[in-house]
Formats: sequence, C-alpha cells, structure tokens
Amino acid sequence: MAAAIAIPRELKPESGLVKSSYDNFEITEDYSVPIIDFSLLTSSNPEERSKAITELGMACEKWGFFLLINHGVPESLRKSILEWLEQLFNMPKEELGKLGGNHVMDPVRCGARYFRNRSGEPTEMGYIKLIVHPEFSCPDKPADYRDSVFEYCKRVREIIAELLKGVSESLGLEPDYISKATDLDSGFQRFVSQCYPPCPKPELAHGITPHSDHSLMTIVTDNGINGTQTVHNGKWVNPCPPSGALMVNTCDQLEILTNGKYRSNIHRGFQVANTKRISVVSTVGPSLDKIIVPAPGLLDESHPPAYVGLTMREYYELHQSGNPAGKAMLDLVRIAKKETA
Ligand SMILES: O=C(O)CCC(=O)C(=O)O
Ligand SMILES: [Fe+2]
Repeated sequence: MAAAIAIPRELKPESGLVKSSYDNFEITEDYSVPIIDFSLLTSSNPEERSKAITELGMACEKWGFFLLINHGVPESLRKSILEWLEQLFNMPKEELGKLGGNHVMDPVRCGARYFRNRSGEPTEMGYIKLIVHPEFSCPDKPADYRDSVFEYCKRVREIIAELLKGVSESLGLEPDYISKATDLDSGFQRFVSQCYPPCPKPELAHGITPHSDHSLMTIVTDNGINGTQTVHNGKWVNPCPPSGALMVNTCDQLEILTNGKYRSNIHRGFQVANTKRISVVSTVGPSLDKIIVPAPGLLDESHPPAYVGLTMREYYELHQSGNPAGKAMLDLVRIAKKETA
C-alpha cells in the first residue's frame, strides 16, 4: 500500500506562480558538461560499451544531466516536430485551449501558462502536454503531423530504454533491472512543448520555476534557441548543445529507484532576448500503476531505504497538481534520516 501524503498548500494549483531560492543563483559560462555518445553505448565492442556505461554512470551521479550525441533521431524528424509546433503555437490561445482538457490525466492539455519575468510580472507562453504512451494521443490540428509525432515519441522511448539499461549496469544491477522494476514496456510517456515569447527587454528575461521532473529520464530539444538551464554546484549552467545533440535529465523516479545515488536534476526553461523559443520535452517514466521503491540490490545497513513508495500515477498527479518548485515533490516521499547518538 502506498503511503497517504498531504499536499502542502503552496503546491496546490491556486497558488499560481512560485518564487524559488534557485532564482538567485548566478548563471555561469564557465563549465564543460558531460557528453555521452549513444553509438558507443550500443556498440558491439565490449570495451567501448563498458567505457560508455562508466561515463553514463558518472554523468548521472555528478550532474544528473548530459548531452547525447549520435542518437540516431533523424534531423528531418526533429524539424518536422518543430514545424508542427510552430503552426500550433501560431493559433490563437483560445483555439489552442479548445484542443484539450484541464485535468492532469487528460491525454491532451494545451493553452497558455505563465512564468515571471525578472521584475516579477507574469509572462504568458503557449504550451501543449500530451500523453503518448501506453496510449498515443495527439490533436489532429494542425493536420498531417500525427505520424511524425508518433515516430519521434517512439524513437525517444527507445533511446531512454537503452540509456536505462546502461544506468542499471552502471549500478551493478542486471541490465533489465530498471525496465522490469518499472514495467517500462507499458511506461508512462509524455510529450510537452512550451513556446516562450521573445523578451523585448533582455535584462528582464526569465524562465519557468526551477524544478525536477517526475519521470525516470527526460529528453529535451528546441528550435535551435537554447535556453534549458541546469543547476550544477550552486550555479545555473546553460549547456548550449551542439547542433542535433539532445539534452537528457535524470528525474525523480530514478532518484527513488537508485535510493538517491543518481539524483534528479534541477532545471528551468529560460526565455531568450528578442527571439521566440520552442522547447520539446519528452518524459519517460514507470507504468502508472507500478509502485516505485529503492532497488533492494542498492540497500544495506548503511544504506537504508530513503524514500517511501508511491505509484507513478500518485506521484504524477501530485507533481502536476501544483507548481513544485525545486524538489518539493520528492521531499514529500523522502524518509527523514535517523539521528545517530
Ligand atoms: O522549456 C524548457 O526548456 C524546459 C521545460 C521543462 O523543464 C519541462 O517541461 O519539464
Ligand atoms: Fe522539466
């Protein structure tokens, strides 16, 4: 039985926009982010593969984030998705809103949402959130892109399944441990996109509330205008992926499953001065009815379970029912450490 959890008031929908202490972190240009070569992770050369798995484990442990190259998603497919989104976000917001519902489990949700600019004023942006697996949902407007969206989502799901195989191995678990423990074949996948308006006053540019994602892993790409920033060592890093590279974040369900060894990363989507920015975010998580708990193989006397189990559905509904700043949602399932005498 999953534990009953009270939702703190500040996470309820009526609370609206959330300010966060992460907003005060400075943005640094001085960094070198981990890059994982997907072709090495799937290489038939055991040495190459083993090295790539070690690098993957390091990236998950030290950053909770990496750039993925040679992933095999055709550029034409990515472009087609962005073309569709461009048309979708050109629709009047009221029309966009009519394409979907309002409940967190509605398969299509879209319309306008808000973030704060630097002076604290709400700024409107377009968004769409689709549930794309195990059932695939996608509006038919604008027409003719459904097959591309389906294909992109399938490719992303396959990449994440392969990455999670490597993650299992990097932890010394069986390659299919995470896939089995999460019932990944029926995993809960979403396709999310946001359209940030250009910011006419660069000094006021800002972004959505810093947060961690609810799933196992998230893959992010954009219309070539980079703006997904990630927290590392108390600073904001803007990784600026090389052309075609995908950004990968580790998420809350992976933190729970690894008992905190691979922690979910805090990130935010940022507005860019004078240019419209469209981000494309794909989250892949456990099957909705699976209760996710720390892997027994990673527990011992000095590493007791650090999180209580919830089903993915419970966790997702809690995560989406408010505006969870930072890791507020994960904090709800964290077990307080026992005081030692
Ligand atoms: O829009 C972005 O750049 C990131 C969005 C994001 O983090 C999310 O949708 O979970
Ligand atoms: Fe996110």
